[in-house]
Amino acid sequence: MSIEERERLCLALDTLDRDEILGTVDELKDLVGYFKIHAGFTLHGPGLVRDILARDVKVFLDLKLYDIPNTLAHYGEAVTRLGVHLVTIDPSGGLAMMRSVAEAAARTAAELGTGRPKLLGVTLLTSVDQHVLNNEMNIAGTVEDEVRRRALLAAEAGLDGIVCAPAETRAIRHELPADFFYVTPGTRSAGHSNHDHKRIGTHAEAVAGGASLLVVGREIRQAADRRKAALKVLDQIIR
Ligand SMILES: O=c1ccn([C@@H]2O[C@H](COP(=O)(O)O)[C@@H](O)[C@H]2O)c(=O)[nH]1
Repeated sequence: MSIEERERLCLALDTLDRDEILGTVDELKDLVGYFKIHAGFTLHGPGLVRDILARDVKVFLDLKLYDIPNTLAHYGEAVTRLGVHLVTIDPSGGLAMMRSVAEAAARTAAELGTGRPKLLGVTLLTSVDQHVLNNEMNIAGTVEDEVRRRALLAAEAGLDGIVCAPAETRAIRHELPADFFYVTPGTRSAGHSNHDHKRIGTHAEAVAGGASLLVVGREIRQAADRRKAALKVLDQIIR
C-alpha cells in the first residue's frame, strides 16, 4: 500500500482504552495513514498523541473547537506545538473565531520552523438531518444550503478544508479553493449499518464526489478481522 493510498483513509479510534488505541495503530499503520482521536485525548492527554505520532502515522485531533477568539488562539498554538496533522473547528463560532485559530497556528509554525495542522470546519454533523436542522437547531433552509454557507465561511476565514457528508462535496467544491481538503465521515460499505448517521454514502460515492480523506470507525474497528475490513474499505477507495 503506497503512502498516497494509505493517506486517503482515516480510522476513528472511538474508544477510551489506551492499549486498544495503540494496539490498533500498530496493527493497521501499514494500511491506514491517519488516526483520529477525540475522547481518548480528553482522558489520556497529549502523551497519547505523542505515542501515536511516534508510530510514524498522522494524527487527526477531532476537537471541534468552539470558543471566543482569544481562547481559540491558544488552541491554535497548542495543536501546532503538539504536532498533529488535522484539527476540527465549528464554523458556527464565526469568522473571527476561525481566523484566530488559523493565525495562531501559522504564527506558531513560523516560530518553530515546522508545519502546522490543516484546520477543518465541520459544516454540519452527519447525524443532523433536515428535521434536526429546522426544528432542534432552529436554523431555516435546507441542509445543503447550510453546509454550503458554513463551507464558504470556513474558506473565507482561511481554514484548509471542511468535514461534510459524502454527497455534499460534489455540490460545493466549485465554489471553494482548488486545494481545499474534504473530509467525509459517515461512509460505509454497501449494506453496512448507518449507525447514528443521517447523511451517509458509500466509500466509493465519497471518492467519486471528490473526498480527500474518508473517516471510517466502527466498520473497521469493530470487525472480527480489522485488517481484512480495512483492506475492503481501501479497495473501494483506490479502485
Ligand atoms: O459530522 C461528523 C463529524 C465527525 N464524525 C466522526 O467520524 C467518525 C465516524 O465513525 P463511524 O464509526 O464510522 O460512524 C466518528 O469518530 C465521529 O466522531 C462524524 O461521524 N460526523
